[in-house]
Amino acid sequence: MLSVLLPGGPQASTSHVRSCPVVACSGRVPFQVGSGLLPYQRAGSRTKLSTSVLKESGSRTSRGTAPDTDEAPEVSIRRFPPAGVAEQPCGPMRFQIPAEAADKPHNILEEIIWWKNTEVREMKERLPLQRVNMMMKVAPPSRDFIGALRAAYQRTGRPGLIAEIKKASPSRGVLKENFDPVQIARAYEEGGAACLSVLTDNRYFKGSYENISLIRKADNSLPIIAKEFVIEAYQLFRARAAGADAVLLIAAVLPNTDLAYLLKAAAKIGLQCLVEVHSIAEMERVLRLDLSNAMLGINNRNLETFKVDLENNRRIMSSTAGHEAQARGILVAGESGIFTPEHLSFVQDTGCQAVLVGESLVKEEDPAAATRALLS
Ligand SMILES: O=P(O)(O)OC[C@@H](O)[C@@H](O)c1c[nH]c2ccccc12
Repeated sequence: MLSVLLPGGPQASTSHVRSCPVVACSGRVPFQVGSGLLPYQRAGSRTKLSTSVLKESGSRTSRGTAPDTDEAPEVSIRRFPPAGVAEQPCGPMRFQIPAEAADKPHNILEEIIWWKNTEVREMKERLPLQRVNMMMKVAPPSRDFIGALRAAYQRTGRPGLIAEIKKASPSRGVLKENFDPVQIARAYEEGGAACLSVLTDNRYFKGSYENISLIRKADNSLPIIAKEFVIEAYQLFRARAAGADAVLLIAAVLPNTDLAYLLKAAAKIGLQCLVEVHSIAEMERVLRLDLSNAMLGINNRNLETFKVDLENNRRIMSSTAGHEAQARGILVAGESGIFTPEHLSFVQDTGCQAVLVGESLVKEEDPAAATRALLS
């Protein structure tokens, strides 16, 4: 039996320690581990963080800013499975803990993040930070991602377009069979995009950091955001080493303490950030951060159902938080489900000066023409 400490949070069991049978390990020797502090014990601190942020929420209200919702949730996805990560390295061995029904992820984002724990650990084994650091020293210099979007808006009167490069997505499966990231990037540039979004997640989007390196080697002039599910700073360094100019940080995944740290770490290595929200509550929460090196994104895709609702964009932008973002001059992008110039205009009319578009461009035979048509 392997005793594991449970992380806290609303989904966790009320008991603090639960025993799980070890069913498989890559080492040969059956093994016993007493209860102790395992890597995911850190997740237990989430509950405490949550409380402090809710307090901040109260003080904000007392300063006179009425919240649009009752309370701002800390994070809506659970960073780890309730019974701990499915695999634990332990010296030369690995333990697998069987998932119970209650340990199944609630939505796709949660599933992706649970897998990301394992993936990042393996990435670090393959490419230790020391080597990433050396790669960063010779990486092509970073460019002004946010500036390029603002400039496109000023120049054209249409939202600055972040055109996305992804071979597949969890909701649509494979979008493009003969996928050539460099060719697609060139087509987007020709079609008038201001920036590129390049998926780096391999399992769910069939992406890679190498795709960013390839595009930069091909001398594409558009600034690039690494579309990664960031859970720790290593991924920021990896993105910069590949030549990325910006990274995505998802508010549903990261509490403000982590966001603040990652925003600082990103700024130190010359990366800008796109902080993504799904709700008014998340928008309110991230507005408490120093966003001088960041822009915001509103993802209009519902994570449970995959349905896209552009009305969500309007609701968030017309909330108190949405108005605050605009008054502070923070650039906001509308994301997901934008297929037509009418959709683009709708999102623009809510107050967004940038958009992030993937599927409707990437799956076209002629992505340059599709880009031009969308911006027309
Ligand atoms: O393909 P669409 O519907 O145009 O959506 C693009 C983009 O918004 C979407 O891919 C996205 C938004 N946020 C993300 C976070 C991770 C991965 C992907 C995304």
